[in-house]
Amino acid sequence: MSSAAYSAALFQSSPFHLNSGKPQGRRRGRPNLTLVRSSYAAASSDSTAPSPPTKHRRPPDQNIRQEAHLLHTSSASPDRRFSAKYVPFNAPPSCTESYSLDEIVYRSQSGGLLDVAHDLDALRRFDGAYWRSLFDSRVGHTTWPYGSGVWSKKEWVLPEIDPDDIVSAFEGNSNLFWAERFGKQFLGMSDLWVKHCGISHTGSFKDLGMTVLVSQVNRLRRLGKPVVGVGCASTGDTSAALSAYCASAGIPSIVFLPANKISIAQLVQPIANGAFVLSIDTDFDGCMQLIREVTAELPIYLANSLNSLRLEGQKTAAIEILQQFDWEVPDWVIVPGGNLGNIYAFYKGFHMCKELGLVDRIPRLVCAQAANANPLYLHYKSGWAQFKPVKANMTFASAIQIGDPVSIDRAVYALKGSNGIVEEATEEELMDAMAQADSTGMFICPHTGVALTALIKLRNSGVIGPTDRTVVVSTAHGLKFTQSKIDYHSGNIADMACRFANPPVQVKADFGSVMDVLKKYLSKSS
Ligand SMILES: Cc1ncc(COP(=O)(O)O)c(C=O)c1O
Ligand SMILES: N[C@@H](CCOP(=O)(O)O)C(=O)O
Repeated sequence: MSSAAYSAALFQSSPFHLNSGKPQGRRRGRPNLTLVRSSYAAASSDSTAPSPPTKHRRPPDQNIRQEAHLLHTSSASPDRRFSAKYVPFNAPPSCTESYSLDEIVYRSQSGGLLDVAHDLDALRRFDGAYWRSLFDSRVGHTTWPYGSGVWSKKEWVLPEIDPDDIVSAFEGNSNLFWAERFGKQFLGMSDLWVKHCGISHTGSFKDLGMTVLVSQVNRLRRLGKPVVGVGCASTGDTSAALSAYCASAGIPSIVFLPANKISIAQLVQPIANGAFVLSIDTDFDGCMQLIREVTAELPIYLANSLNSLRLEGQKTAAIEILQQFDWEVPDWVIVPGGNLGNIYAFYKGFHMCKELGLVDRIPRLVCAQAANANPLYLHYKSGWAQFKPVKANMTFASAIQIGDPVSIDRAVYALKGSNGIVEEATEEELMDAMAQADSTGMFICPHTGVALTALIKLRNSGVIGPTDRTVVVSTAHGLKFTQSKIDYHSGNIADMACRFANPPVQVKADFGSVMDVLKKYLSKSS
């Protein structure tokens, strides 16, 4: 095939050539994967569509970025029709303050939070069925950058970025696990799901936001902006994601970690990825304060979720949940909360889908906090009276040991806008919930244990009904938090019954001893 013919075939295989498609049927139960249409399947319903270019081999002088370049430099590329900018968060319609995404700005003139505002009028020129079909068509392909669950929604994330600038590990598209046994056995629920955002490149949902932030930094550096590195304060997951994406792009990363307050698995991640790691004798809130001061002085770009770019990536997890249910809206989504960017990201993703006609409602959101670090919970219980930060105490859910969350205003907005609820979990509750979930085949982190505790409480009080479709967001991989599981299963935690502990049995290395313990075990379980 000549290079021109090859380019033409590539361009014709672009999802932008699809029909807008019809809404999928509304069903309950397991999502029907056969209904997740590939671009080729969708294109085949169009009699003018070219035959699928599945047989070609990439010419040796091209890679998937270069292919994307061919697609996107075409004048027909629709990305040019869409745009986004920073605006003050929750500003009145009369407010005219705004900033280009190519500016380095984290706060509004009044010191408030920023938000990324998309040109919704431009996006609205395409109906909900078009967007559903377009997003569905990109699942399961390696077309750069759409193989990523984040960048498969590029027009809604960073519409103007050149695909060449994107730094992606094809994050997202995470498993939506039907928690059949956990739901039935412990809660009498049939339609319970766990969105495994932690089964990801660096083992947490932070990858979704970091691919966007580091891609934009890559662009800023190419534009000659003064960014010598990217920095964050972290309880372990933001630093892991930042260092991995920066290492992939060859950008220096600097991470501030509270000394002795994160797991070993998390500590080793930025070390391995070549970040400049500062272990600081304070807590996360102290590190956050320091990184804000440092990034105001030095040309280090701030990567925490105070930076609203991050939330553009994280919001795609909400869109993905709808997509995985064939655009049927669940009744509840439960998210563990710490610095509180993610609960707003979920709200924003759901809300955009409603605004742009992909769905007709949004789920009720629940934010779950550890009782040892519960400023949002206390604020909610006070009827949203004056917000007071707290001193966050040690918790097994160490990634949410945060007392002064930067996104408190965003979280309150999301919860009010979704008729939401805030719940809390004691250490014993969250560890029991984690162990129970693990005993049904999951291997979750303690933060997911916090979210499951919220579910258990709301189910027991009847707020969540037995047939309500409910999604619990699992935010990190359990393998990052093995020490907490070892402590629990050894029954080694002060003042905790560890009711579901399953310690290994020490047995002598002879047939008789092994038979004795096996017979005892089998007689108990029969
Ligand atoms: C594993 C895990 N779960 C939940 C959270 C809470 O997310 P957010 O800070 O956006 O509330 C974090 C980070 O804070 C985290 O690392
Ligand atoms: N859990 C987070 C805390 C920082 O949150 P961020 O979303 O503001 O970066 C972490 O892993 O560091």
